Amino acid sequence: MSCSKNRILAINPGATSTKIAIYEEETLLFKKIVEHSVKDLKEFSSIFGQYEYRLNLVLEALKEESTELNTLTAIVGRGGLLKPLLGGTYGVNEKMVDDLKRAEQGEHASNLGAVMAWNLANQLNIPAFIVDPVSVDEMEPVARISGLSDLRRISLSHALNMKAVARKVAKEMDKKYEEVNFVVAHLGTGVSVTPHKKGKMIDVNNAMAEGPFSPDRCGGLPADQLVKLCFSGKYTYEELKEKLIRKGGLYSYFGTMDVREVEALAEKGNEEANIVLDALAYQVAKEIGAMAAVLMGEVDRIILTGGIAYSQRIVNDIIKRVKFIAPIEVVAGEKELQSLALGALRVIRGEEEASLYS
Ligand SMILES: Nc1ncnc2c1ncn2[C@@H]1O[C@H](COP(=O)(O)OP(=O)(O)O)[C@@H](O)[C@H]1O
Ligand SMILES: CCCC(=O)OP(=O)(O)O
Repeated sequence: MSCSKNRILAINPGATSTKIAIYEEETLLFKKIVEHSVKDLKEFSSIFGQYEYRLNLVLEALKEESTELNTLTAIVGRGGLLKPLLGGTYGVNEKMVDDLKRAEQGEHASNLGAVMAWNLANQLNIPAFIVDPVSVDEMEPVARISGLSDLRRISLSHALNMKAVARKVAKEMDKKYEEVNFVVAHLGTGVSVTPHKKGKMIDVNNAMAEGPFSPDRCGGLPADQLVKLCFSGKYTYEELKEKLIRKGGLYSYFGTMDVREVEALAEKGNEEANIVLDALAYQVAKEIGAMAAVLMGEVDRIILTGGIAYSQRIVNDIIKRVKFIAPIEVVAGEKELQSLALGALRVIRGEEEASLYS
């Protein structure tokens, strides 16, 4: 069956959920968020091990909605840990799928987005895209220097949502994204804090390795103690990596990645929960201050976004520390599915050319 209007399936695999939506042009027809508990994902030793499990959930959700796949014009997935790329829409190709399967740049749930889109789109003979992948890299040369000649800083972030909310806030100011300077903090399962200078993310704490801790990640750690831990014989390489990335942050203190559960503990008088939540807000505020310095204090807005931006406690704690810098906008949650669909639509309509991943 053919459909005269463009219909886009957007797939966003995140650390704790798989989100899908169908858009007919700009209109949302259907959206479903499948949450994955730590227990659900425990049996999989790698992100790619989760492929069939997550794909079946996507297909079941589409079936429940009686979606006829042959009415789709294109499929767009969240781009994963690819090579460093400029922002924009990319056509998925075999090279991209191979790089993601080999987890060349590391493991993250978003690595599944392009592969799901590619496999489904091939069956339907329609194009597959990704938009603003987590490896968008617009850092200035000075931001790449780590302080150790063996290592260089890299850009891994929630680029898709941060650019989408930055565009939204700029529009509300009657400006273009390319005309303003923002510090955007995405507070999700991972945390990214980024200075956006006239439409480019010129620095970022690598959300897999630096900056504030997050619900499941440790962020920057005292390097000397970490080196000792690595050589203590206590953990294998794989165990330690998991400890830093999937079992770090709030999880390492409380065995949960859910901020609401930690808030409930704090409300019951748990002292550790109180101080760790305070520390989360404190570290985010500190990173916002650092990124304001990157912009030499010329900050038009600070934007707080992501799931944790629903937390009044954390948002208020951050605001009290950074309100001296610039006015603050809170855009809680994320606009990733919509941004994916719009990115695909721009290419299908010929408003933008899809970039080639090579
Ligand atoms: N109403 C809320 N109050 C506090 N924290 C919340 C709320 N809703 C979601 N969160 C937290 O947001 C985090 C997930 O954010 P989200 O942006 O959905 O993550 P992801 O990066 O996985 O897409 C979780 O730690 C969750 O507990
Ligand atoms: C790799 C950056 C993106 C990220 O951390 O996403 P989640 O918060 O969904 O894990």
